[in-house]
Order: sequence, then C-alpha cells, then structure tokens
Amino acid sequence: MSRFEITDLSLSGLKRIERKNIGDSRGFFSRVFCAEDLAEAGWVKPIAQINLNRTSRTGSLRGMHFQYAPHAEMKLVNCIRGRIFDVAVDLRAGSPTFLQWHGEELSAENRRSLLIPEGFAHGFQTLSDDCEVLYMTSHPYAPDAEGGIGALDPMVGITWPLEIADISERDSNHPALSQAFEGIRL
Ligand SMILES: Cc1cn([C@H]2C[C@H](O)[C@@H](COP(=O)(O)OP(=O)(O)O[C@H]3O[C@@H](C)C(=O)[C@@H](O)[C@H]3O)O2)c(=O)[nH]c1=O
Repeated sequence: MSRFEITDLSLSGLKRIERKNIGDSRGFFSRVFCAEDLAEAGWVKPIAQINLNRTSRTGSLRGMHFQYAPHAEMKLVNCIRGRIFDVAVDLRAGSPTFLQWHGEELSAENRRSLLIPEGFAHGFQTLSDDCEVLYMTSHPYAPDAEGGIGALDPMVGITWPLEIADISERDSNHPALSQAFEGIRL
C-alpha cells in the first residue's frame, strides 16, 4: 500500500504528493520520502541532498532556481512548518507546456508536497511567518550550473498571492527571459 496519494498536475511530470498519516493517541506517523513508492511518481535516482531552509517573514520569496544539465535535479519540496505558495515553471526545450507555471499551497497541515522534475525552475513565497521547507534533491548542489529566472518575469507571469516582502539580492537580479529563449536541454 502506497503511503502517498500521487496526482498528475497540468505540466507533464509535475506531481502533487500527499502524505497519508497513520494516526494514534500519540499523534501520527508519515513517510516524507519512500524510494519504492515514489518511483511510481518518477523519482528513480538516489537522493543527493536533503536541505532545510527557514524563512522568517510572511511574503518572502525564494527562487526561481534550477540547474543546467548535466546537473539538472529533481526536487521533492515539503513545507514542515508554516504555509507556502510553491511554484514550478516548465523550462524544458520543446515541452508542450514550455514556460507554463503551476503553483499550490503546501503546509504541514495539508501534508502536500510537489515533486518537481528536472528542467523546471522552482521557487516559493511564504504565506506565514517562520516557514520551514525541507526538500530532497536528486543531484548535488552545483553553484556553477545554477540558473535563475525572475519571480516576476513577464514571459512567465506568475501570480503571487502576496506582495514580495523580502527577497535575496541574487533573486531580484536574475536576467529577464527574452523571446529568443528556447528553454533548457536535459
Ligand atoms: C541550495 C544550496 C545553497 N547553499 C548555500 C549557497 C548560499 O551561500 C546559501 C543560500 O543559498 P540560496 O540563497 O541559493 O538558498 P535558497 O534561496 O534557499 O535556495 C533554494 O531555493 C529554492 C527555491 C530551491 O529551489 C532550492 O533548490 C534552492 O535553490 O546556501 C549550499 O551551500 N548548498 C545548497 O545546496
């Protein structure tokens, strides 16, 4: 029996993963990652890193980040404290959903995660103070292979739920996409 409810989203390969809790008088147990169950959702490589970030202020934004091949990575993004609006953008060259985005709320309470394939940019905005995001990646961090697109890039047009209250200098200076951008090849 799978410990997850796996739902295909509008961009191919992007999945919503809902953790099933096993509750008792003490609380609950749930799996955050399970290689056997998540292979069905497309996660077939070993986990390279498990990262945790904490964001203090509501409305703060991290992203949109990706890594170029051969360092492209899949991510399983989980919010374990607070609430976030999590967004994935399809940057895959030739994809029928190229430059389309999908966003949804992730929280400890709704037990939802996003499984984001290689070739997507990822980012999120916090919907509450003191958010903690725990995410697994299928490839090690490779700063020289990192790419970024602006959270407000008009070529993508993400609708963020809140005004941006805080953002890193790097994330506010990603180069704007041009009409000539054909996407990234994996
Ligand atoms: C992601 C990462 C960062 N770092 C360092 C670089 C820098 O000094 C510091 C903070 O890095 P950043 O500002 O890139 O952290 P952050 O903005 O939290 O980056 C994350 O954002 C979300 C949206 C993602 O999708 C992740 O893949 C990752 O890119 O941590 C590592 O040492 N290892 C890592 O794996």
